[in-house]
Amino acid sequence: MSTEAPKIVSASKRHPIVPLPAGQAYKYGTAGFRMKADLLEGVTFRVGLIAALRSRKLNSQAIGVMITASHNPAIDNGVKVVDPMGEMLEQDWEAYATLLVNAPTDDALLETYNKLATQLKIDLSTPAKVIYGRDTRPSGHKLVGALADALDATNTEAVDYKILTTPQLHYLTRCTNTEGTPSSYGKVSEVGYYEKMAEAFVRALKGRKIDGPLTVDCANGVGGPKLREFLKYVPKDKVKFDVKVVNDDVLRPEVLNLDCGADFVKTKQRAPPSPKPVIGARCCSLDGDADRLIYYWVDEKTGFFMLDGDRISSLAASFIADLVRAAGLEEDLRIGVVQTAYANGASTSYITQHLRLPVVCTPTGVKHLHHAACNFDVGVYFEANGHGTVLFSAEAIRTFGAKEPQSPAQKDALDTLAAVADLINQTVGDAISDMLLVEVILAHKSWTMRDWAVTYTDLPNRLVRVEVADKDLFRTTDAERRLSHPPGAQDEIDQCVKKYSSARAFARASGTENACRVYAEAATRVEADELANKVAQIVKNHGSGV
Ligand SMILES: CC(=O)N[C@H]1[C@@H](OP(=O)(O)O)O[C@H](CO)[C@@H](O)[C@@H]1O
Ligand SMILES: [Mg+2]
Repeated sequence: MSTEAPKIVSASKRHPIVPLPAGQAYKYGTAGFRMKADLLEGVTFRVGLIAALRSRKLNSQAIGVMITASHNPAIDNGVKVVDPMGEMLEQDWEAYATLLVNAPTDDALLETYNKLATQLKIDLSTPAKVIYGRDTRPSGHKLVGALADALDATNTEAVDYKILTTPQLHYLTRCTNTEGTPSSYGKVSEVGYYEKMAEAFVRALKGRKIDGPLTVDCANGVGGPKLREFLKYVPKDKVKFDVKVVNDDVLRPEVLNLDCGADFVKTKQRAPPSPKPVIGARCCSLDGDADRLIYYWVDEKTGFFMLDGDRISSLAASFIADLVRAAGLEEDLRIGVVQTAYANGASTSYITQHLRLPVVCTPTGVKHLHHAACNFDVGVYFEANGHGTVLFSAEAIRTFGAKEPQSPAQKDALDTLAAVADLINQTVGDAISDMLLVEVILAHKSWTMRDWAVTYTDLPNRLVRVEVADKDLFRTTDAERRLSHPPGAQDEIDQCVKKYSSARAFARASGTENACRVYAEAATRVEADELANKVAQIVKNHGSGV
């Protein structure tokens, strides 16, 4: 048994776990543990124990813990663990975290903790390090207290970075673990993040002009103050970047993600009502922890037009593929795009047929996309909701610096590729970094929003949420595009889809909500709506809908 045993038990008594109703359990889901904040104190304490174990297991590398509930309402919160290179927690460990968090008593907790240590061959005397941050939710303060107690009880070195965006915490985790090595990711500080990004932004622009102001809706979350801080690092003499930061009130928690932010814009398919949108102005929205990004504008004639994750993905892929060609590297580097089944079919056709790049489809959840993107030298991945990034292999980055340019144009392309690789957060989707990338690309191409929008036309689509008695009846195959269970359901969907032109539809159980989701797209709005409703009805019938 560990020497910290009495400390763990007494600290755990100060942060008790709230028992859930019979038959329910806490679960490390797609984005860690996420729920009403008043259920989370004990959960967060226990996540601290898991983070300490994980650090010890990985030879004392620093592990990150982020306290956020992203685009959820202000009363929610969440806690998730970040692996050493800034990736999401390894999947096996999600199960260990779930096990530990659900221990019914303090003594059972200690027993599970020790069992895990034995089972995973963890030497509890190995030093451990955990770094953490939180978004602007008021409940974060108390949760950080519980986390700090767990780290103290397990003799874990802890660094409190206070309020951060989620991608900043991922950045800092990677920087901490690569500091002083040849693969150092950057200075280990929030300032280091701003400096790295601002420097890469100027370098990637290479004197190109950004056309007109950009309005950034920050969902009244942590992105607001952090974006304002970042802008101080952009040298005014080198770049004219006219950013209007709006919805950045972090002093009134009740307005967090309320009628604004990337999730609102994507799901409601309209601009935030406040501030009143300026006709023609280039706008974008971040979500509550600044890892999602959606662009849009309101056109004088045609009204609201949204450029979502699929659009950012195809824009980035086309730009990078052009640069790779201009640099004479098309034979050396494999570029690919990773999407989920929710990507609009028109974007997939555009990428495969027009850009002639391979597209891979994975299950929902960024960790799956990230993993698949690692198989390319340049892997572009985005969920349609605006969460994503571009991953460059170590070899690709080395090549950008090492290749001898044969012409000024080649040198220009190689320099831009190197700058873009520095600008894009390699650890996780980062709304601020992605926004700077989009601005760089539009400036390079001298494109307006309309130029970007006309690259392809989205198929009309509909997403429907269906409540069923037991969502676990619905099991999928083929990257969630087909149902294997319940028996017969997929056949009925297939029969339905056949009746429409350019149509596609699928159903799956949500990983974050107690419901199923149905997605349908077809040649016309009417057809897409009709198909979505019919498939929703099939799901209801099979799930004994409530
Ligand atoms: C259709 C949709 O947008 N699904 C979202 C949502 O997952 P569901 O499993 O569909 O509930 O939340 C995930 C976590 O934020 C995000 O990765 C995903 O894209
Ligand atoms: Mg988020």
